[in-house]
Amino acid sequence: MSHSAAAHALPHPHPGHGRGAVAARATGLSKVYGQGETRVAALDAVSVEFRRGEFTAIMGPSGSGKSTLMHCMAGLDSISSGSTLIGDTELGSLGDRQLTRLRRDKVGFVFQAFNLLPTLTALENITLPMDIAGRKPDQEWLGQIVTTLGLSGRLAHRPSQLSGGQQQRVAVARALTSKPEIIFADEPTGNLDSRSGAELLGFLHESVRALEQTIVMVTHDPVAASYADRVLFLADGRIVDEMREPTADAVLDRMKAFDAKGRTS
Ligand SMILES: Nc1ncnc2c1ncn2[C@@H]1O[C@H](COP(=O)(O)OP(=O)(O)OP(=O)(O)O)[C@@H](O)[C@H]1O
Repeated sequence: MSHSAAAHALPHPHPGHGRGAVAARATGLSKVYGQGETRVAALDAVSVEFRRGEFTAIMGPSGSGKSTLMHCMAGLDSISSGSTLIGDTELGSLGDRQLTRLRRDKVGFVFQAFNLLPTLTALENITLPMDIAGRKPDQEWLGQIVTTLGLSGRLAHRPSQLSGGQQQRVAVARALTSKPEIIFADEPTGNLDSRSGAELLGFLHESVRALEQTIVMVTHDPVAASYADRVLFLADGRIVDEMREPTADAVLDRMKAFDAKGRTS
């Protein structure tokens, strides 16, 4: 079956919220750590939208605010001013318990460490968050994810019986299974060799394309960024540039230009 046919055969994960709707948004988002001499403005009035069915890479020098932006958008860190939205929900309006529920139901996470439980099989790891939430995974959707991620023959394996790339794909499947509004990935290929990394990025790209997922990925790697639909460049807590349909060379050139500017200013 072609990829587009696969996408059409499945019900949309968020009926009434098609590709292009806003999955997450920050408006005038600022984040300040510390005070007085230790004060750091990690984010300075950032406004950005992440649209459904779009794969965004966030790049920028060390300390530019990439992780902070992701953590604030995902409701993992408080914000100093501005507002953040996941789907239709303003994060600032939620209490702790509601925020925990929103993260569980609407946000998927993929980190550099796979965070799989060693005693559970791949399938059990994939469905664990939904089991904890007392929800039943949609079997058709689960089947589509497992096929897309090439995990069909590995579901009964424990993490120790899987390669690093396969473990990371299990982590991606786990993030996709609850049909989150948005998936945040922090250097998801950081621990993988280049072939497994390329494979994983291909699968992320495919989940956006065929499964209409929304992915925001922090990376330092121009090749990884080239799998995204757009790249946002952060510097000193601000979005300073955006590139659509990036190639690794174009991303690298843009980063070099920033470095050169940094040295002369
Ligand atoms: N918990 C914290 N307390 C104080 N300062 C912090 C904290 N977390 C981050 N910062 C500061 O905020 C700024 C942005 O950090 P952040 O981790 O978002 O950058 P980054 O772009 O993700 O960096 P890297 O590429 O090195 O991971 C940095 O100056 C950092 O030192």
